[in-house]
Amino acid sequence: MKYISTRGNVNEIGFIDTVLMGLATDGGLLVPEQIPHIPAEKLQSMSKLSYQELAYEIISYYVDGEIPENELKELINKSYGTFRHPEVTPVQKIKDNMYVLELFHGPTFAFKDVALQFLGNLYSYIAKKTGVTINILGATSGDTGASAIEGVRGKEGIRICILHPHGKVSRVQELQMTTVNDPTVLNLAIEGTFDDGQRIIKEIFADLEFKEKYHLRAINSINFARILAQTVYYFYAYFQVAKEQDIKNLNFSVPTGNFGDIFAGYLAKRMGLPVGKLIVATNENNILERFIKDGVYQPGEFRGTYSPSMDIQVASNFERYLYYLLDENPSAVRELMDQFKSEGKIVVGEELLRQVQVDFAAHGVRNEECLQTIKTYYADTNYLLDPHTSCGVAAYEKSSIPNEVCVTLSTAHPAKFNEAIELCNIEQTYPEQIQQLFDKPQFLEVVRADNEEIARRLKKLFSSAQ
Ligand SMILES: Cc1ncc(COP(=O)(O)O)c(C=O)c1O
Ligand SMILES: N[C@@H](CCOP(=O)(O)O)C(=O)O
Repeated sequence: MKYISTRGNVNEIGFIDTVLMGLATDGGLLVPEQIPHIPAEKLQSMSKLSYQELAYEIISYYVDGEIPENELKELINKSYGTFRHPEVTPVQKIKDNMYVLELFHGPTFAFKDVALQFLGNLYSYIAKKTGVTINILGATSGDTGASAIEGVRGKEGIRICILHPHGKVSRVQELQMTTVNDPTVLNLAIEGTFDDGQRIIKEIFADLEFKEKYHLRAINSINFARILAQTVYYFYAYFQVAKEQDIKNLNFSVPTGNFGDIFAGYLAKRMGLPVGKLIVATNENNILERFIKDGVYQPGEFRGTYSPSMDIQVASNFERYLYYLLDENPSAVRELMDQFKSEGKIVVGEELLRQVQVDFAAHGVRNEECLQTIKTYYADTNYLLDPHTSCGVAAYEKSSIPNEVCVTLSTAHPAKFNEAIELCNIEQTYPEQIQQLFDKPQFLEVVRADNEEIARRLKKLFSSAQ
């Protein structure tokens, strides 16, 4: 299996080089040259596997022998051994035709752990095997940061710097990231939004001399390994629901911000999983909803919402989807991305828009609708949704398929977002792992959203001895 850039200017590379490169050196995103197709009989045989066994099967298509079988299995088992649920990502039936896929049983109570426990172990494995230095630079709207730190902390030869938008993450998210007292971990709270952080890290990665000199690696979903590990749970959910009821195609509603999680579902579909509609559930930052409805991709005004992790305007993985929408034509992608840079928007014609609407449905959930959905589900089913999952459920309810079977991805535990839960007049008890954070000192530096300022701090962190 070889990997190429969506913009076409990177020579084919293998899996491990793809993980290490993160953002493609031509500014694009790395994708497999050819998506493997899993035949129906093989899918049938996969349906009885445990989560770990299934992860091994799916991930091996992409690793393609670069990691020996026993070592890859060990990596996977170690990554999911930290989850609190034996099924790793269990599926719960909430009501007729409606399931949630609980992705929050990992160490930091968000879906990011599914991929970042794996990526943390993978980086550690690569560092040991090849001796390369792993200096991680990432941006977060709240969940990726904590999960990435948890995935790599204490691992020899790895240092990490995370940018988060100061004052725009939940209290628990901030504590999870900033109570880690470790000289290899640097939390920078930037005066700006997540989009500022994501833009800065992409610009720093684009300085190839700096990237190489300081061995910068990515943990955001620009790294293909993130998408790959997230693909597994779509398969797992399909097989669990198929055990309960007869389904042909299964729909998924996905709380969406950076378009990584839903792109993993799109990839699963292209691999042969019988996926029906993929519902893009956004909050009031609804650039993706507008694109799917009108074919215009143009950032709007930033809104602070009850689902802060999805307060994102420019969705990183949108470029990966564009690549497939444009028939895997890198020059067409380059042209549109250049247009986005110069004009601030991308517009697709009617024919492409029809294809987009075959692949996706979309709904942008208003703040009040998000809270109301939490209240209604709690009252009717006694199930407490976190505000991101609530957007997913609300989008499913609004979609044209309320009578078809749908799985909503439950991307976080409600304890991470008590600000919203309190507004619903619901009292919750924090899990012990979260409760104990409130007594710890915090370690963070507030900085301007400025490339040079951040590069200066990176140099200091990444030049220090471990
Ligand atoms: C809790 C939660 N839900 C949903 C999302 C959106 O996922 P994605 O950015 O992959 O679209 C995020 C952040 O990415 C998140 O942290
Ligand atoms: N919601 C994310 C934003 C970053 O997304 P990623 O999937 O690209 O890491 C977060 O919680 O940080």
